[in-house]
Amino acid sequence: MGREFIDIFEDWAKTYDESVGGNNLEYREVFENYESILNAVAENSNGVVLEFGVGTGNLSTKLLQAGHQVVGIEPSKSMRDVASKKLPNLKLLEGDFLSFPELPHQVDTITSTYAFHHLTDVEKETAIQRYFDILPIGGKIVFGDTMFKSEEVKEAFIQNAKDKGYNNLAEDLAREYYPTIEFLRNIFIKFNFDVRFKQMNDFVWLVTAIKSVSAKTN
Ligand SMILES: C[S@@+](CC[C@H](N)C(=O)[O-])C[C@H]1O[C@@H](n2cnc3c(N)ncnc32)[C@H](O)[C@@H]1O
Repeated sequence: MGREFIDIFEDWAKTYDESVGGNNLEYREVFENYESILNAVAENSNGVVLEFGVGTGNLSTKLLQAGHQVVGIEPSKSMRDVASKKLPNLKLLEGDFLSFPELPHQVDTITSTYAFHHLTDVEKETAIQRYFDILPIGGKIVFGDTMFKSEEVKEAFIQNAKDKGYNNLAEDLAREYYPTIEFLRNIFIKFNFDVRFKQMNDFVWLVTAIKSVSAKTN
């Protein structure tokens, strides 16, 4: 679920790596420190990793280089094709944040970069509840994604993009479901995760959430 933006990625797959490299002016600040963001997610991951929204496989590459066993989930066929070509040994499955095949192993960490905002707020909460059920106590969720300090700050970023003539970025920020930090914090607290946020650039924050030892058993 949350697949309403897949067509964008079917088209973007072939040039996506050029965009993250900074050649797309509108998205340059969104992808600033891209490598550091992926590295931070990989460094904060433990054990067997489940990665959502693999895209062209750039985070998967870092996770595999760090020695993790990785199961990747990606709904876009074009993106899966690019990632599989880059990483022929990656276990890569068709699916999304909420609907994915049964996992072959216990998962220790659930990761994602630049993708969780494709879920509506209701879907985000459903996903975190599901991940609570999947993870062992001490298991982690490590996300890097765009989010904002408040709705007012988000509106200011949209206006700023419009003022610069960055219409694609402005439309993207208004169309997709970029959350506030407070909203995400409350979901993680509701499901007994200890959660930390670290700013990585003007748009992207690193979210590290650890399933608490005092977790609910549901
Ligand atoms: C901006 S790309 C990020 C790719 C990669 N994670 C990265 O950091 O470069 C977003 C990815 O999320 C995928 N995606 C979109 N909706 C999704 C959903 N509901 N569940 C999982 N992945 C989704 C897209 O197909 C795309 O590959």
